Amino acid sequence: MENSTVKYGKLPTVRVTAPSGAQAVVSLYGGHLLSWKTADGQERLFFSEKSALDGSRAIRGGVPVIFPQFAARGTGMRHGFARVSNWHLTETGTHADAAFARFVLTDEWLEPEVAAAWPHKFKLVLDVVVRADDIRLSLTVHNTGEAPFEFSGALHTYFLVDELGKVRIDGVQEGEFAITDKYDHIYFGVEGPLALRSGHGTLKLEQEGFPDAVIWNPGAADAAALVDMGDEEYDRFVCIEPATIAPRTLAPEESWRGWHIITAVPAE
Ligand SMILES: O=P(O)(O)OC[C@H]1O[C@H](O)[C@H](O)[C@@H](O)[C@@H]1O
Repeated sequence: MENSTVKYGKLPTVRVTAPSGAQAVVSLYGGHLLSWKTADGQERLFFSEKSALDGSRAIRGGVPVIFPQFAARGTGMRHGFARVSNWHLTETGTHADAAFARFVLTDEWLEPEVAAAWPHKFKLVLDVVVRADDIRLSLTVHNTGEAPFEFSGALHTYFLVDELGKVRIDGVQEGEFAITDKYDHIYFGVEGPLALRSGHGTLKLEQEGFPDAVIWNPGAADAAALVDMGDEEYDRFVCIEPATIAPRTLAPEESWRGWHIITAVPAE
């Protein structure tokens, strides 16, 4: 099936469709995966009904790319500038059973004030590969300058669930657990794979390159305070985010790459 360019609100996006019908929609603003449907037509990602869709602020839902700073752990923009910058599509196509697309962000395309605040030469590459029951996201960071820089990064994945109280997460240090209210925890050095069980079935979450995983849900009170999230929406997602939290130094011409591979596990 053809890959195509579509609009999501005012955001230009790219839709890739695998021969099985599985689909991903990626916004150029943020290099941000907005929707992922497996071949059975099931949407797997949460997207807030109150999310901005005009590029005026970060998108709430899907998979924000976090770079070069995680949350407020640094002096720069919260969660970095990648999620609020305009990326370019450089490749798209289908190959055998997969559809793929490549998105790139370099320092040359940053808003001047953003580039001034983080004056390093870099190239970020986000690869998205969709097959019937899985999606592979990879984030590559290249240092294209002549001086080293430090960064943190994450793929801040918002998984759609039917009811937070029924969610079970497995694979981090504490074994299987449930989330009943606000939850915000960084697991350093996860071994993986993780599993997310909800009324929408089980997803296997594998990560490579990213040493850490962040698990987040704002709970009812914090969700109500977020302008871009409906009061009840906290009940419909959990974020499980492969991350590299401790600042990582990249020398000139060096690259780092992290993967997130998400697979829908068939019901037994
Ligand atoms: O509201 P945002 O800037 O998108 O951040 C959303 C969340 O991201 C991460 O999961 C952090 O661990 C949380 O502390 C944070 O609240």
